[in-house]
Amino acid sequence: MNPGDVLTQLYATLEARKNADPQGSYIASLYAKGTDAILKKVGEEAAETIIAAKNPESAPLVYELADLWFHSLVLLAHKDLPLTALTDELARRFGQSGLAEKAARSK
Ligand SMILES: N=c1c2ncn([C@@H]3O[C@H](COP(=O)(O)OP(=O)(O)OP(=O)(O)O)[C@@H](O)[C@H]3O)c2ncn1[C@@H]1O[C@H](COP(=O)(O)O)[C@@H](O)[C@H]1O
Repeated sequence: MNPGDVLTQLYATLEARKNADPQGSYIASLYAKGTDAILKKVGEEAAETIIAAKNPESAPLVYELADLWFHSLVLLAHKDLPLTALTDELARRFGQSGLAEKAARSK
């Protein structure tokens, strides 16, 4: 499946789960718990990604990165931001020098 299609389809599911029963959906249960619970999952998955990256096998890293991306997208959706808020920001950076971006942030 095309990477863009995967993200678009997953994000449509994340939006649809805003009207779902928390008893029947992990995503809806996270929304119901609120922002702090989602932030906790993002933090946990980031830590698990760091640990997995130290493993010589690639599968654990891919698995944990998928969890991290998933929970980051849950956060974006919970904040009522469209997926394009994220992709537009990444696209804006195309063609820019990474060092120039770094310098602009330190002002
Ligand atoms: N891509 C995912 C996805 N990736 C990870 N996860 C869940 O994220 C959680 C990861 O947390 P952990 O690794 O800490 O595992 P855990 O111990 O079960 O988590 P906790 O209960 O402790 O929070 C697991 O429960 C995973 O099932 C996901 N849950 C859902 N999706 C997608 O969302 C769709 C709809 O999900 P639901 O609405 O929740 O059924 C699914 O069909 C998938 O396409």
